[in-house]
Amino acid sequence: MTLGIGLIGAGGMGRAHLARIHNDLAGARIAAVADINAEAARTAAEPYGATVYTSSAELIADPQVDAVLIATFGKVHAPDVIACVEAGKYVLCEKPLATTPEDCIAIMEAEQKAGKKLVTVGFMRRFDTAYRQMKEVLDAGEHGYATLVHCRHRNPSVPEGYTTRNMIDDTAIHEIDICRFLLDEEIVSVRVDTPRATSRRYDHLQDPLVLVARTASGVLIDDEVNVNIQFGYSIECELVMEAGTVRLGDQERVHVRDTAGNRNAMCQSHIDRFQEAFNREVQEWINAVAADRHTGSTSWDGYAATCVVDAGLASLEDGGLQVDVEMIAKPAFYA
Ligand SMILES: NC(=O)C1=CN([C@@H]2O[C@H](COP(=O)(O)OP(=O)(O)OC[C@H]3O[C@@H](n4cnc5c(N)ncnc54)[C@H](O)[C@@H]3O)[C@@H](O)[C@H]2O)C=CC1
Ligand SMILES: O=C1[C@@H](O)[C@H](O)[C@@H](O)[C@H](O)[C@H]1O
Repeated sequence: MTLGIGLIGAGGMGRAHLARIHNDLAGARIAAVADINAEAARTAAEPYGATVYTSSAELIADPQVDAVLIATFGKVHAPDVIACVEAGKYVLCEKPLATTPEDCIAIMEAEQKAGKKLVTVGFMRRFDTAYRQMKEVLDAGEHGYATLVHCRHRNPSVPEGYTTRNMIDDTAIHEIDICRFLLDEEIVSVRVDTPRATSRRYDHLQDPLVLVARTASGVLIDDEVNVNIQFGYSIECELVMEAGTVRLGDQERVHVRDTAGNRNAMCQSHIDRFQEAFNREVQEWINAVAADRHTGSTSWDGYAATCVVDAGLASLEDGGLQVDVEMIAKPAFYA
């Protein structure tokens, strides 16, 4: 069976997903595209002969659409995710699942009412080969338990509309999720430190910042978020255990040696760095939907990440105080 995929949100990420489904993946076709911007929807749908909508409700109701991919702005994800769940359709929603814990709770309630896990959050790093290998090394237990995780999330630059809040809810949310994934436990408190700002930023930005988080068992996570680093898209992660460390390897594709020196080519964007992970994420989702089962991160994972983001934002507002993460008890449905 070839699945009919409907995309809501035909911006950069949505169009990248369409291209991968059409060019690189198997088992699905693009059935429909919706965007509040009619021209964006039309342009994105045209190469695939997909139906064009300006209303997400119409796309979700389309019988040609077996499953839905949401790549709109985070703050408008929740109503469309809930509509998909109520229509009994699997949905892969780009991060963040929603921008408030309340919206995430509404999604979890809808899903529990449907009696089936239908929602996957687009935390694509969980599909990255190197992060998976890091988790395997930790889980094997040979080096003892984890004590620290050092993360660095560096982007070459960000557009003027990107805010300091986005450094946590849009950027650091990836480390928040991947650390929960690696360590298999919740983050219970967060502090955000604000070092000397780089002159390479727009004036309104507090860049870089460092998020310091602690998990339930006491593992300390530090995450340098540095989004105008100029030289490339650089993601680093080192997990420290009692008797060993494991870290992501170099992300460079080629190594050049010439009269200018001995150097690596750097990734320049998330698409560049995580192309393989994105492909695996969407392919595994297509395979799972075809087999009528859930895959990847759950609504609970989306909720937990949003709660940590909220604590981080509160710390930022409070001048860097440590803030406890507030969460509801985990429903048995997500155990
Ligand atoms: N996993 C990752 O590394 C990345 C994930 N993202 C996520 O993907 C999502 C989209 O990001 P971008 O593509 O960069 O944004 P974008 O701004 O390029 O595109 C968003 C699109 O959604 C449309 N839209 C907004 N509200 C809508 C609504 N209610 N109904 C229908 N269409 C609507 C806009 O018109 C626009 O075309 C965000 O959640 C973002 O966080 C983005 C970049 C990387
Ligand atoms: O998700 C992403 C963007 O939305 C975000 O703005 C970037 O900072 C991240 O590196 C990228 O992976």
